[in-house]
Amino acid sequence: MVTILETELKKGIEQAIKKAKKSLAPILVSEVQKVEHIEPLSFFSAGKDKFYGERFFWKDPEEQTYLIGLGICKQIQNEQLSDRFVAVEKEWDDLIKEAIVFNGDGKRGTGPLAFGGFSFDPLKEKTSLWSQYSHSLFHLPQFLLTLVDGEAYLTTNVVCTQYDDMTVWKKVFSDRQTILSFASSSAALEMAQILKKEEVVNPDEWKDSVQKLVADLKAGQLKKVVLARELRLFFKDKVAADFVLPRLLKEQRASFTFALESNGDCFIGASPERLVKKDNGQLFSTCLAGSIARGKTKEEDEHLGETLLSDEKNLIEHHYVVEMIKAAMEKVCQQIELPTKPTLLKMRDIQHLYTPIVGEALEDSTLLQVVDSLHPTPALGGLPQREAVEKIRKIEALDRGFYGAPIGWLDYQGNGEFAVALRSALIQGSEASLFAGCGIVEDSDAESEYAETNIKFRPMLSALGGLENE
Ligand SMILES: C=C(O[C@@H]1C=C(C(=O)O)C=C[C@H]1O)C(=O)O
Ligand SMILES: [Mg+2]
Repeated sequence: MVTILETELKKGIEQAIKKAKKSLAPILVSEVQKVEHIEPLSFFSAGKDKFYGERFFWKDPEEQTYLIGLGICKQIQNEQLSDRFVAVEKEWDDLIKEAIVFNGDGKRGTGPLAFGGFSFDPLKEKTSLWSQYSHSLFHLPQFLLTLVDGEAYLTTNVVCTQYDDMTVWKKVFSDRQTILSFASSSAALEMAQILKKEEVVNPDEWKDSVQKLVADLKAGQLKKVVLARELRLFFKDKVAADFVLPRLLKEQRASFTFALESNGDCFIGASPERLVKKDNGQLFSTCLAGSIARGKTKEEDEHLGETLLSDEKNLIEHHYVVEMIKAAMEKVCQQIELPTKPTLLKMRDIQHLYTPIVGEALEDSTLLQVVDSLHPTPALGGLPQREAVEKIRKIEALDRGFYGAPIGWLDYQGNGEFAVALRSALIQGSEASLFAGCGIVEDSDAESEYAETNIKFRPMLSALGGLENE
């Protein structure tokens, strides 16, 4: 059992209430404590009853950073059609500016931290599918477990207003004790859901739209457009992220694993694609596009890899992404580094062409500004960017919601990381929608692109128990 002996939180809450009475604005208090190791999944599931619908989970591919949030201390959300990245950053900065923070070690990913994401395209009409998610949605958790550099930290956040008194402290203290005792007793849960039915949503229409798009690409200015589709699953009972996360973590180790609950729904996935990471002055981004299946034997796998590395159509698909990310990174960096040729990134179900980009950030470029300048890259949008997004808005039947968009975190020191929310699903009670798309270029063939999306469904399908009989 993890016990916390000394706590400055009480003092912080007293100060914050005083400050709030003076300024008439809410004041955040954040206390970080180094704790003994806590299993990330145990912590997540410790909030299953008390904080259901108010949890998030994040793990990076290097398995260096785990972030698990329980409870919503403060929500930053908006339905803005433009300037939404700036708006979130401003609201976050305003909260942080006045915050009272106790954080001895000051490790990245500890202390005040907002986790969340954005919709792919706020100008696309929202359907009931995504009614539980605002176009921009971030949570500052009440309790945050951070595993970083092999150490565990627990952050407790409280927002105090002028109307609060010290009962706030009593409540937070007792909630924290409860969570810590649950976290040390709850074991990771095994999958329990039974899949009843899979519905491929409008497959023929999707193939038709690919064919028509190819004709447009041949005739016009557009070079690449990413088209996505949906697979709807029906289960016997309600599905909880608690059952899905253990499978994702085991099966998709080289991915970002994420889950974001909102109003009863849960957006969850295991993405291989980094949009951007900011670590002090350094920026990291990834160009990922061009795909082929994994082989059944080592020889077949290597052969497929070699085929991908020299395939004209996939190299073009990839090149468009490099071209755009390189240009965007050059604008926010003093200098950038990138290899001249892509290599292979091999995931459990698929292999991709991969080009990492690293840069020295310009002093005044913030994480969300960089997200703004990158999203959507041609890995999910297309080229030219604006025209491609307009095309998707017009011809794609799917409401992408958070699929294909930035998901991740930012802390109070300007660090953070965003993945592109791929290989993902939206869980809604006993149903789930899975999403997958493909980069369509002049040389695309509708049947092969369709097959490629089927491979991209596999990570989530497997984690949800849909590949059990293969
Ligand atoms: C659109 C997806 O993936 C993207 C498209 C790829 C492609 O078309 O080759 C490869 C990686 C991703 O950038 C998806 O997984 O849904
Ligand atoms: Mg492709």
